[in-house]
Amino acid sequence: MSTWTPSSWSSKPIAQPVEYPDQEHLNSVLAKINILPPLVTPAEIERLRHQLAAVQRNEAFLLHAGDCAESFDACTQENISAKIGLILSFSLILIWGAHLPVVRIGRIAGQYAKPRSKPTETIGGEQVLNFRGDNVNGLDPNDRTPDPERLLSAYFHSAATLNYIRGLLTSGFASLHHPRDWSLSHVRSPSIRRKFESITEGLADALDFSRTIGSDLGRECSYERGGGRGVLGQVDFFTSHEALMLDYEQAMTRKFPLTGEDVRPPSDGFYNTSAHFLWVGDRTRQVDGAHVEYFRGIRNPIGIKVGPSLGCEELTRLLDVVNPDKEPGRVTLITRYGATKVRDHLPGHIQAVTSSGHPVAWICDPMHGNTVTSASGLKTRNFGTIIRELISCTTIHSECGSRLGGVSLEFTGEFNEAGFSVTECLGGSMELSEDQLELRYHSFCDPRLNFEQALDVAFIVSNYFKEERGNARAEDIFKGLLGSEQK
Ligand SMILES: O=C[C@H](O)[C@H](O)COP(=O)(O)O
Ligand SMILES: C=C(OP(=O)(O)O)C(=O)O
Ligand SMILES: [Mn+2]
Repeated sequence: MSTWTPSSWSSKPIAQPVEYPDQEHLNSVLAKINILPPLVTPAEIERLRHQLAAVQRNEAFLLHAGDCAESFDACTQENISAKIGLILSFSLILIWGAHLPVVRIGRIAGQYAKPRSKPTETIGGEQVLNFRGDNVNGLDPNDRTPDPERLLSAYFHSAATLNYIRGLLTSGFASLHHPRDWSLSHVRSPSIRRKFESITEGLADALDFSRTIGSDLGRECSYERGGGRGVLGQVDFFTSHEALMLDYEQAMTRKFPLTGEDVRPPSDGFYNTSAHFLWVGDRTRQVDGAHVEYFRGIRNPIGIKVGPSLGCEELTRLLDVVNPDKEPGRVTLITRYGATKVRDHLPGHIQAVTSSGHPVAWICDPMHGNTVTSASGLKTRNFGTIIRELISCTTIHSECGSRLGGVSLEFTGEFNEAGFSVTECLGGSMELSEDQLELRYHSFCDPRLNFEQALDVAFIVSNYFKEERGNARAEDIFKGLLGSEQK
């Protein structure tokens, strides 16, 4: 295989390209980004690798969640704390049911660029470039020309977001003594509130709880290897985005000595310092393409979106390219087939990966294969369909001697000033109907679960794990759970 450099991707064919009218302008922006400080550190990145290796050994569960597309305007105190609050609440519910530590990775602090099904769309009879995310162009149809300054703005919005997240987490926001700070006060459903309160009230009595939550993946080893954080904070939180804009990712890629006590002899590695975890999308994961070339050289743990169009042999070739040494914690496969297609593809993919001997974490994204258009023309997803893909995934994994290691969700904890959450997905315990979709549809790209719907999912998954600990069979557990939850 040819030599990898942070720019070797540029000689390969690239999917979902963005064409800038002024290349010199782009280059000067990239040169500036290249000298700005890292947003995350190699030690944090290595720490996540170790935690994801624990997910692969079924000793932890991964929650990957956040917006489909972040926007610069939504970079506010309220939005950030609402998002982190929802992720913390969700993970607390999972920990309670699964008695496992939860590794939290937000789609946050950099999730700005979007791949699209089509490069253009027609608005008011005019053909315009599609919106590709705030770091590329504007949602306003008159602002669709890609502007390199947006990449710089993305860096600073990511930095501001991450700074506030770090501040929140090191000043007690994640404290289990005040879980109500995570904004549950807005939740109208008495049943969700009751269920959440019974978990938080029971916490003090849960004898093995403190051993399993947050940072306690092993106190006896170093910070990078997943050990305790001491005074640095109470829970770990990692950031992620789809590494779509390779010019930006290259500018944020820096060479550092490899960290950790097991690195002998000392050597260097290339870290993408824009986020802890990067994933390659279902539209850009071509084995011989530019994105995979970029991904194969970075040290960060990576995600690969796996959809129905990926063949079994292609999947194992991809794994050989991005993880030739079969290193634990390096690859997370995020499956997103759609509820009606998961049974056609997942068993073959599991079989292929198992025979290849590649260590992976299997994560279910029940969102991206289940997008439909409502009668009024809005992109939406049905809660029941989302749960069906999750159930099928869990069941198929247990049939194939494998195990679901986590979930990847698009959700938001945002509330408006009157305390109402968004209305983008149908169903859930609040029974959101088609005619309510237009009330508060704020997503710039895909429909997200709102606060209540996200907690509905958390309770279903958590209760599943609780029953499973009693040795019930996957399918039977869900049959019992769904009566009241699935709408
Ligand atoms: O988030 C995923 C994709 O960017 C999104 O589903 C594409 O949406 P589109 O089909 O509207 O282009
Ligand atoms: C673009 C996305 O997903 P996929 O690549 O799986 O379509 C996404 O996760 O927002
Ligand atoms: Mn999406």
